[in-house]
Amino acid sequence: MAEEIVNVNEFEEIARRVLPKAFYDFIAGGAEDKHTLKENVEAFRRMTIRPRVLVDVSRINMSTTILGYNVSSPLMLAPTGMHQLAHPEGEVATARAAAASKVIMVLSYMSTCTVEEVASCCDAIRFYQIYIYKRRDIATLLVQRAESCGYKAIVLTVDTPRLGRREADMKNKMTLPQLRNFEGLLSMKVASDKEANVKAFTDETFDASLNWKDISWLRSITKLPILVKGILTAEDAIKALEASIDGIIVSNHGARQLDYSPATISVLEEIVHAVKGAVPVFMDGGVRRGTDIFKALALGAQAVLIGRPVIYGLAARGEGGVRTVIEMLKNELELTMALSGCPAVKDITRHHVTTERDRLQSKI
Ligand SMILES: Cc1cc2nc3c(=O)[nH]c(=O)nc-3n(C[C@H](O)[C@H](O)[C@H](O)COP(=O)(O)O)c2cc1C
Ligand SMILES: CCCCC(=O)C(=O)O
Repeated sequence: MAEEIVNVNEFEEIARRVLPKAFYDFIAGGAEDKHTLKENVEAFRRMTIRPRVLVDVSRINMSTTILGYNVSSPLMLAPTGMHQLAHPEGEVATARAAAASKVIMVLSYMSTCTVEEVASCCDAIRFYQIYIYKRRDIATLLVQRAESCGYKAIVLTVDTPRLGRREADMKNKMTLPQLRNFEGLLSMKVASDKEANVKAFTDETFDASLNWKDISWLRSITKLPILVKGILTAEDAIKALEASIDGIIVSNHGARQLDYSPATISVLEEIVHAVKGAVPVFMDGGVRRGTDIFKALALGAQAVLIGRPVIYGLAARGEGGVRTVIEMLKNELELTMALSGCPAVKDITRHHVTTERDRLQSKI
């Protein structure tokens, strides 16, 4: 009989047992000292919830809209590369789980299944994440392919001019498979290395000259809304608004890029204040509980994105595992809303949480 799993964290241990070490380490890993990796989770724990009582919570409604699309709850699946490292069905299984749970999936530019396969396997609402390679023609082509098979938004990841230093991958000599989206366009093998070493490939291929001016180039190749993923400061949030982007994802890339960047939940509010409601703000990094989703919403996020737990669920139990991860987080959020006196997402306010900063300020 399958082991009873009661929260999403428990999928990690199963994933660790079933995956080759190099794959598990790649997924679980963070940059350098992994300070930010721990902080992404710990910073949520330093926040508390201020529950309100004697509110009618006999019905809880978690549904919301994201860029105008109706979804069952304020959570999305973060773009994470190479789902076939976790399970042979890869992103197709993940998309089917997203469709079953009526949440949005963001497909990674580094996906193992093609944009067309993921589009045709089910009716999930899908966004498409992109990196910009020096070969810009590849982004142009992939964005057109995604647009023509019904992806609803482009998520431009802006925190990866080069790859962060992930020491486990160096030790394991982690290599990339040939990604089928790029077949005939680009080889994953790099000139400097006989193998498709993750860091060597990224540093050779990604365009480190990408800058704010390039957003207008991206605009010129797509009609889809553009979200920028990887904003951690109010200054950059304002720049993103000046570049007329359609949404911001506060993210430190799951702590895989710049170590000692702040925990995302700790900078969310600064960015929400800078954006002043002009565009939706989303966040990811360290979301492992329904209470975490509640806290992010209370600080002004419209929804959160879930990274590693989805891949662990996929590794452990395929499509059903991803569905379980989503449903567990939804159930926990629903309970949190009931116990905090918030029958609907719009009822979750800044008054429902206490942050570390609130506590420090109250001592002054
Ligand atoms: C294995 C793995 C692969 C990832 N690949 C991508 C990617 O291709 N593009 C991207 O924008 N972010 C990528 N990310 C970052 C996630 O989108 C997200 O920001 C992060 O995982 C959120 O943190 P969490 O894992 O703590 O939920 C990846 C993260 C992981 C763990
Ligand atoms: C080569 C990049 C892989 C995907 C990615 O963005 C990540 O691992 O964080």
